[in-house]
Amino acid sequence: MKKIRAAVVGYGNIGKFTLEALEAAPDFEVAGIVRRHGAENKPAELADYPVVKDIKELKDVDVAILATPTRSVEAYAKEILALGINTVDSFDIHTQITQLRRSLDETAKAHNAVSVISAGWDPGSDSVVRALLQAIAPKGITYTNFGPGRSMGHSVAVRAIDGVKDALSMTIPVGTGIHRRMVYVELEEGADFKTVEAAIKADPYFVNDETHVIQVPSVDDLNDVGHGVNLVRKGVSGKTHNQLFEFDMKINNPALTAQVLVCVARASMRQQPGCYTMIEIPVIDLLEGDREELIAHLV
Ligand SMILES: NC(=O)C1=CN([C@@H]2O[C@H](COP(=O)(O)OP(=O)(O)OC[C@H]3O[C@@H](n4cnc5c(N)ncnc54)[C@H](OP(=O)(O)O)[C@@H]3O)[C@@H](O)[C@H]2O)C=CC1
Ligand SMILES: N[C@@H](CCCC(=O)C(=O)O)C(=O)O
Repeated sequence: MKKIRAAVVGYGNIGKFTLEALEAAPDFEVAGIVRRHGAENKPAELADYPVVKDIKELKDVDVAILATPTRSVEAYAKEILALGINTVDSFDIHTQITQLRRSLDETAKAHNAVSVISAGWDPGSDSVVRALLQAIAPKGITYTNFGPGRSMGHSVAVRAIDGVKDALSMTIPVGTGIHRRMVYVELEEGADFKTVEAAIKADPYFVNDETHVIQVPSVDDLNDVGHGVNLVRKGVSGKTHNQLFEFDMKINNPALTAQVLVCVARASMRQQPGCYTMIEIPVIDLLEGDREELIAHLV
């Protein structure tokens, strides 16, 4: 069977684990890696792959896995969808997802392509769990409690602030879906801590949470990409109260995000043109293998 040819766009934390997940997937082949500086300083593990500045330099790409900062996703997706290539991403600014979906839906349909957005673990696989629990207990409350662990999205947002050399944003659960942000920053020489602290606290990623910013000499000395979630729903099935569900996981954040991106890249090949979030995609489309065998095994 013809393999799905995937390109990885952006080779940071998620990009590196995406390449590994593609190499481990039997139905994919790596078309190449797209980097801002192309093949300059090519890491040893990319020796066998084309590394280019522009996706147009790669051959026969079916799907582009966007492993770029969330705030760059829309621009990359629009450019790549316009070439008729599917895109998937893990865009994680929850309040802007419907807006991104509308925008990419138009581009995807205009170019006969598919885009799957917000497909990491949250938003992403947790969204599917939340949807399922709401279906089986339509009345009730779901609490999504993260961590403690490193939020990649929050850390990326801080790294983009002027004067920040490196950053680690730890998410600390304080209960009932409320989180405290502990942000460790390593500053460029001459940067003013108070200015950086104010910019972090004003960023939409942080503005609604209790946020503490701490200057450290080396972020690398603190870094741990472990994370996790405890997702609880208590609600009502039919007219019966007190149904209690719990989903719990402790994970390597970039490895899980990358694996979700790869399964969603597979699913993108099976959808009609347009833009989708994960809750809109049949779960079976995420899986590799014969449909009847999957049904026999999983149902
Ligand atoms: N939904 C979810 O569950 C999750 C979502 N995420 C999302 O993944 C995103 C990426 O995280 P992570 O891999 O840690 O980020 P990194 O900063 O490590 O990697 C991003 C890469 O994108 C490329 N890039 C392209 N444009 C830019 C730009 N303007 N500024 C900086 N880099 C750029 C760079 O690669 P190169 O130099 O090769 O061009 C860079 O290394 C996060 O923003 C986060 O929102 C992460 C985890 C979970
Ligand atoms: N989008 C997150 C993954 C979910 C956890 C989270 O949102 C958080 O720690 O705030 C990330 O970028 O790591």
